[in-house]
Amino acid sequence: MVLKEIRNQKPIIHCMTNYVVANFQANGLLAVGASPIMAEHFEEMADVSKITDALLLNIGTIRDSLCHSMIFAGQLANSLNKPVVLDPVGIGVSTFRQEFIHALLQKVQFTAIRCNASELASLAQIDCVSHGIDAGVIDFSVPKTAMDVALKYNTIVCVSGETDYITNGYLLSEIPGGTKKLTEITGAGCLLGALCTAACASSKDVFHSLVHLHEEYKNIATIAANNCEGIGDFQADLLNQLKYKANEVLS
Ligand SMILES: Nc1ncnc2c1ncn2[C@@H]1O[C@H](COP(=O)(O)OP(=O)(O)O)[C@@H](O)[C@H]1O
Ligand SMILES: Cc1ncsc1CCOP(=O)(O)O
Repeated sequence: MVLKEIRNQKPIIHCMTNYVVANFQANGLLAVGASPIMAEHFEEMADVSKITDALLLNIGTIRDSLCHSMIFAGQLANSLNKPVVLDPVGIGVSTFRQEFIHALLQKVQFTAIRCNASELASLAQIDCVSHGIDAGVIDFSVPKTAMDVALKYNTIVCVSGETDYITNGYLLSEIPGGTKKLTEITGAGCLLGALCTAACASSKDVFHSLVHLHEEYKNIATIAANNCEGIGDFQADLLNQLKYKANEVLS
């Protein structure tokens, strides 16, 4: 059970992330027993990498100073054999993001890449219309493309949507279900990326942990959606349900 593993391990998660979702990610990580630390300055990367168990690189509000720190932090984590997760938020919206992500993929080995289907298309250099940073119309095979990208970068690719796909290029899991309410709040995908990072830090069988995490997340979100009318309540109850679930597996 992935949440139990996270609870037991209590990993310290270094999040280099966007300012829209940082608070939500920190609360979501705390809810499952992980310890978040948000740190960005280049000069502190060496110290932070020593005390953390895994690193999340989320480019949602990327800027110059963060680019340099992310590459350095990723390389430090690689040299210390600590998992690194990439969330290429909105990669398709600008040439700058595309070039940065492709440079990052040359310089850092990722344990997992978490993205939506439009971001997957951009990673695979397939033409696809996104809707801002959200997934747009998808007219390519998501599972096949995810498998190709996983093989190309020797990583696990987790693609979220109405159906989630998790693949290491050889194994493929499909996870249907969940609730559309997840698309009505900001940060649902980014929080999932932070939880993926905690799962990578907490398990030896990373592939299956990521599959279970995606199943749990859809289940928890469905419970929260059934409890609430409004999206403000839904966002709060998603955190409640994460904590209930993580505690339930302890008892
Ligand atoms: N149409 C949908 N129905 C049910 N769940 C969805 C739907 N679209 C996305 N999700 C879920 O919402 C969460 C965030 O995914 P998504 O919206 O694709 O991420 P992002 O915020 O990166 O675009 C995932 O758990 C995913 O399974
Ligand atoms: C709105 C926005 N703009 C840049 S990052 C961000 C948050 C995106 O979070 P998510 O993709 O998880 O909804």
